[in-house]
Amino acid sequence: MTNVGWEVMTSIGIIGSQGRMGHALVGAIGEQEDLRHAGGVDQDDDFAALLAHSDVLVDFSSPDGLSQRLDLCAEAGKPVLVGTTGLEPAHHLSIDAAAQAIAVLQTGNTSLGVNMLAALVKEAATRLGDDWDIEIVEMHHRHKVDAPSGTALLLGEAAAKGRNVTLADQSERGRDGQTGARQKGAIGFASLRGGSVAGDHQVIFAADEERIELGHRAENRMIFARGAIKAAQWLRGQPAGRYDMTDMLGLD
Ligand SMILES: NC(=O)C1=CN([C@@H]2O[C@H](COP(=O)(O)OP(=O)(O)OC[C@H]3O[C@@H](n4cnc5c(N)ncnc54)[C@H](OP(=O)(O)O)[C@@H]3O)[C@@H](O)[C@H]2O)C=CC1
Ligand SMILES: O=C(O)C1=N[C@H](C(=O)O)C[C@H](O)C1
Repeated sequence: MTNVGWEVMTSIGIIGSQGRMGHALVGAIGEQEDLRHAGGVDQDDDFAALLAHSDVLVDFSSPDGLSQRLDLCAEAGKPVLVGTTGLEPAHHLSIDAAAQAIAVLQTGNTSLGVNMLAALVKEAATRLGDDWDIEIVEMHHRHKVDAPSGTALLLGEAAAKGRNVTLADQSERGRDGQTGARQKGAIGFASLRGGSVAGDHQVIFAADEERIELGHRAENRMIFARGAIKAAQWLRGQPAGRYDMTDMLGLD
């Protein structure tokens, strides 16, 4: 730890450093005097060396190898923010296990705007009840490899929490062909891909003869990068445990 004037310097290591988010993160780190870019890794790079030079890690890469990276962070006692999406239940179990030893923040979206939207969605779902059908529509750039987006799932979880139900029991995904009628209480997902869209999300509450639409549009990746850096700085001071952006932002 180094002191910069009155500020404490934090060294941030980037997993997925040559990717779209990796580049945005380097830009966001450069905006703050109390941050240092400890370096980065991509596939097949030396993660142990990066761990040694970092106070906190941020992972925007791929679910492949995430469980091993979490084990290594836990062994080294280094907190980690997991922004990577497309996670399976086994990845969430690995996050829970690592969170016994270190602080881990996992989120499908690090922007303030999306997390505020999630709070609004939860509130609306609580008040409206299941006569209002919930559909979540997302659009992303042509390179995105996972669907629904991590953000769409985060918003679905917020809606499910508002209704006091489990998302896995209620979600309707990938409709195609003779799907049958919509189930009452379902939370539906639709994914669009194309162009360079940084991330658009819309949550539609549809009742008979009226609709409420709540949404967020990301204009570029710096909103994710700045949110991630702020959360990483916060995470460094937290005890072992599993966190999300609402803990950092005090939104819940
Ligand atoms: N939570 C949030 O707010 C946000 C989350 N994301 C998520 O972040 C992830 C990355 O997005 P994006 O930057 O657009 O993707 P890119 O494909 O542009 O970049 C991914 C990077 O990760 C590297 N990588 C892949 N596998 C591994 C691995 N096993 N270990 C280390 N590095 C690896 C790749 O390197 P190589 O070329 O060597 O494979 C590449 O440089 C996605 O899951 C995306 O959904 C994105 C934006 C915001
Ligand atoms: O892959 C992306 O680009 C993004 N991924 C995250 C997601 O899956 O929701 C966050 C953001 O929407 C951009």
